[in-house]
Amino acid sequence: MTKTIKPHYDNLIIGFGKGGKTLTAWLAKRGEQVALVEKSDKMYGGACINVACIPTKALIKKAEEKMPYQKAYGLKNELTSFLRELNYDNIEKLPAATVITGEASFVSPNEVLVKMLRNKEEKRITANRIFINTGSQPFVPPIPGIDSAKNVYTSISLLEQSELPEKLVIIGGGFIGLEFADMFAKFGAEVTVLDSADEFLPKEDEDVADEVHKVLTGKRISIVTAADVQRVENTDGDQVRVEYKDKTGETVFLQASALLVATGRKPMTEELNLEAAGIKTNKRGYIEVDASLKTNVPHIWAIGDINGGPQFTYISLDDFRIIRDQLSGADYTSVEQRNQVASSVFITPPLAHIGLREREALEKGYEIKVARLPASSVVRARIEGDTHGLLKTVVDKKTNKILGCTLFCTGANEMINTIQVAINCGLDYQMVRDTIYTHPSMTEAFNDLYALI
Ligand SMILES: Cc1cc2nc3c(=O)[nH]c(=O)nc-3n(C[C@H](O)[C@H](O)[C@H](O)COP(=O)(O)OP(=O)(O)OC[C@H]3O[C@@H](n4cnc5c(N)ncnc54)[C@H](O)[C@@H]3O)c2cc1C
Ligand SMILES: NC(=O)c1ccc[n+]([C@@H]2O[C@H](COP(=O)([O-])OP(=O)(O)OC[C@H]3O[C@@H](n4cnc5c(N)ncnc54)[C@H](O)[C@@H]3O)[C@@H](O)[C@H]2O)c1
Repeated sequence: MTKTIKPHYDNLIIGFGKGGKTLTAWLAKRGEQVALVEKSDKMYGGACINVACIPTKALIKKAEEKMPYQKAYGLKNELTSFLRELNYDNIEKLPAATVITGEASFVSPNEVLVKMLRNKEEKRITANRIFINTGSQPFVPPIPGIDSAKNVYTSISLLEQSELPEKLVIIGGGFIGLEFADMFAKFGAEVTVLDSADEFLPKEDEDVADEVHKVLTGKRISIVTAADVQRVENTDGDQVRVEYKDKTGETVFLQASALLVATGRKPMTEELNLEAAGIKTNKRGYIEVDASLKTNVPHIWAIGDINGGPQFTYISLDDFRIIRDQLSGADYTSVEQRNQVASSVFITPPLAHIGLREREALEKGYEIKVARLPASSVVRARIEGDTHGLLKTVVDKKTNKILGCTLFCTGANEMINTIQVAINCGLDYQMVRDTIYTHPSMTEAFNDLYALI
């Protein structure tokens, strides 16, 4: 049974994202009254669970197991439904917390109007503290025809398709573009990635980017850099035709059954009526916050993607920790205290990274030692049946501290967390080199990698 909605709460959280839901539970367990407003009944638990991290990684796993796409699609939906319900129940079962399903917009700095999803009724709610956790959404560049052509998708709408596209073109070769390219190629689609950047993976060192390029192009994925997409339209048979100019300025046409646009994200602020609360946004439209994640309005905070920080679920969770410590008088109260954070692109094998790359360390003037190890030299990689890739690390010559590490190998997304702990605890590289790891594991490759320093 849903709870009665009150006109006033101690805390109002707008958006069921990772940080917001964790904060809701924490506050409610302390006995504070909390309302959590979520506009969609398909989004309890936020983007990660419903349309982002979890469904994509579930599909990637099934693609690696060579499961047919339609079956994997069904299992993905079962998993997201299960998690959605669990997330709703985990909040709603707390006596001091209420989930309100409706769209929130500000009326004044302390008052929010909620348009209820079920009966379109409008409720006005005031609160002492307000936390905005409304996330981000796909950004679609203004390419002629892109809004009107059929079979053009974002990551969200492509995940709703039960049929595998035979031929897929992807605009954007970042996190989403590469994860979807690799996943759909594993399911059997023919994939082309068009990216506007001059280089493939421009942030990575050349040796790493080359290795990733070699592995991806080895699986029916074509990668085009410096692609200037001009137009998108349909053929008579509803195929998508993409026109782009290549590096040399020559016009090229591609035809596909589906087009995915994966060119970054934009903030989910349109419906919030931020002006009514006097909340400032930055040039990119994200809510401006200080190091304690407070907006310019003293009782309003912004958590997760919406505050313009790195767009990862674990950052949204860490935003929660920063606010939790402010409210409880504990120590971790500022993003400036945040340790180094790793990231992982979930292609096969995964590409994980933390800290400085070789080029970045040199640009910053460090004297460095660099070690590289082919993944094929790790016995666990042979057991896993995936010997592609390489492991690379950068160490400060003067201090013996690890400056950075890039792992492109099976298990990289787990292994990078060990290096994260080593860096954040200030361990010398010799400690990582000489630790006794379980055998046979991918992590024991660090014995060999750091022995090369
Ligand atoms: C395809 C894809 C894959 C990804 N994979 C990963 C990954 O593997 N690992 C990782 O760490 N990150 C990943 N990310 C990024 C990650 O999903 C986001 O950084 C994270 O979900 C952001 O969470 P959040 O807390 O900001 O809010 P969100 O989870 O985005 O939640 C915001 C919620 O607010 C609701 N809302 C919006 N406006 C209103 C309103 N006016 N009123 C009421 N409710 C509102 C929305 O419906 C939504 O449910 C991925 C993203 C995408 C798109
Ligand atoms: N594994 C993960 O943790 C994970 C997975 C998916 C998404 N995410 C998060 O979501 C965010 C958004 O992902 P994304 O892939 O949309 O953004 P992104 O910023 O990672 O990549 C966007 C890519 O699109 C290209 N691009 C932009 N405009 C273009 C155009 N007009 N034509 C061709 N190429 C163009 C850019 O050069 C870039 O390579 C990521 O930055 C990340 O924070 C994380």
